[in-house]
Amino acid sequence: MNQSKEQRILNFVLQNAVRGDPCSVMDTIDKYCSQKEWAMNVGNEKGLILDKTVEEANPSVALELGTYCGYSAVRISRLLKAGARLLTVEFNPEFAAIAKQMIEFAGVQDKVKLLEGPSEEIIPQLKKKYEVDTLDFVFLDHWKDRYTPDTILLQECNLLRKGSILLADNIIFPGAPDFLNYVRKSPHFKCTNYPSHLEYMQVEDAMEKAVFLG
Ligand SMILES: Cc1cc(-c2n[nH]c(CCNC(=O)c3cc(-c4ccc(F)cc4)cc(O)c3O)n2)ccn1
Ligand SMILES: [Mg+2]
Repeated sequence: MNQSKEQRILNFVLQNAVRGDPCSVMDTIDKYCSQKEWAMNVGNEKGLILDKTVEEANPSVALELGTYCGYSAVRISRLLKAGARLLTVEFNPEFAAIAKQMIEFAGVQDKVKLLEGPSEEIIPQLKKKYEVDTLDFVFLDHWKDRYTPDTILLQECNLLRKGSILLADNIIFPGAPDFLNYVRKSPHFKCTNYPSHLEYMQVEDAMEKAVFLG
């Protein structure tokens, strides 16, 4: 059975990156995906915007929707303070299996909890099943048509507090126009746009930060 692209990315990391070194894992994934096979990791250019936003939030509890191979889970968790944790949600079991190995190789497994399933099922479980009070930071990087319903669901489940920071990837490409409309029109969010480019490409993209005002 021939390998998946995600398996090839993981193998390249296992053979070329330094175990326990998150930056080495990120750099190795970026090298492979810019030189050999494109993949939907947030990448280094948008990754720097992600870094700055995580540092601004300095979260105790962070949520990521859309784990994929674990690139941004490694990227986010390397910046977390002692005792802080990242919950990351992946829908596709193959991707989740790859991400689990990627997270462990990077040595951040103690900070990351990988949850398998659709966001609309997992979000309502966060308080009771995963002992979350409120979320300090949310990275939206999953199905683009789920950004808006899941932002509404997070509010309905009382998972946001005054100052919770949401950061959404792919605002331009593939695009999340309804999400942009929703947060920019809502009196409950203060929005900031960060122009950038689609990972590993010269295609325009952007990230949107939306701070929950309560
Ligand atoms: C419903 C639910 C879903 C999930 C979930 N888990 N994993 C994902 C991945 C979603 N990500 C993307 O689709 C994505 C696509 C592109 C892209 C694609 C093709 C192009 F030509 C150009 C760009 C670029 C990106 O940066 C992306 O992030 N969703 C997890 C939980 N619940
Ligand atoms: Mg993305």
